Amino acid sequence: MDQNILNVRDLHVQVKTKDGLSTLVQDINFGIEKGKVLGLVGESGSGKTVTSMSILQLLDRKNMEIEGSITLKGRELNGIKNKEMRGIRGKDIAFIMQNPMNAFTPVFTVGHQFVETIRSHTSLNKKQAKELAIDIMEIVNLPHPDKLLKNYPFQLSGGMLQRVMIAMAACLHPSVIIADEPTTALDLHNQLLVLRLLDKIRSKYGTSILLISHDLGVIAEMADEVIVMKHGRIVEKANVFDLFDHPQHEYTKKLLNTRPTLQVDQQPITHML
Ligand SMILES: Nc1ncnc2c1ncn2[C@@H]1O[C@H](COP(=O)(O)OP(=O)(O)OP(=O)(O)O)[C@@H](O)[C@H]1O
Repeated sequence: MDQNILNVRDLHVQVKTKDGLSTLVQDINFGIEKGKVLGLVGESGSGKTVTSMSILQLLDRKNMEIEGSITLKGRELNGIKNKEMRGIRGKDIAFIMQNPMNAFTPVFTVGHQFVETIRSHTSLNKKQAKELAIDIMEIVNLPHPDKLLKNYPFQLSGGMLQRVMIAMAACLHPSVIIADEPTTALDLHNQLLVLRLLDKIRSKYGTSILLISHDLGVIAEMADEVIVMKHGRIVEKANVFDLFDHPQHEYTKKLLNTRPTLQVDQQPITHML
């Protein structure tokens, strides 16, 4: 357990309703080791987002009760003050969402937002922050970073914007990236680019990744370990090979019967980067 960068223990989230508390997720236990990818799968409404929002401490505490322990490098996050969590989010735990457009404000250039994100977590000045932004974009093979940064979000394709967002997430070398359906809104070509990018960040910086996806093709390609959720509980937890070769739970077997949408071995990815 000590090798884990992130640990979730006995997470139980309930929402307040007029009839009392209603459970959204319970008995959630898992950990992620440094540089590993943990896949989180399950049908819609199974509790994947509630779990990731709990880790990020983004659930509405007024209407939710969040019990259990969430530790990042040994530090308890559950119940931490908002101000402290703001210092951790984006820097030590980064979040990549499904629709990159939502992560950017339309009225500022991508570069402005990239630089401000860096500056909010570091003491770098504008010029240094821009240099760091360009460095990371070059490392992750984004073309013409200088030009890219001058664009407004709407001027970039969804795939390009997602890759910029991942570069932003990676530039402060977070210990953990939570990627919630990062490829769902993208075409196949961009899905592959985004997955390769995440993998590059994982291997280069030793970032641990919690990868939420309903797409088992994505999970098969990326994950080391997989958690399967159903109705707010973990029904199966296994090494990715075991899960695909010997699924134990009936629900997992059912999930596996839905065909993976991603056939990466047919695509020479190196040609795309
Ligand atoms: N703020 C909330 N208030 C009440 N119920 C909620 C709230 N957020 C989520 N839920 C409920 O919690 C359950 C788990 O939702 P969650 O969004 O975590 O599922 P998911 O597995 O991420 O689904 P999807 O794949 O569709 O995103 C669902 O029944 C959902 O309706």
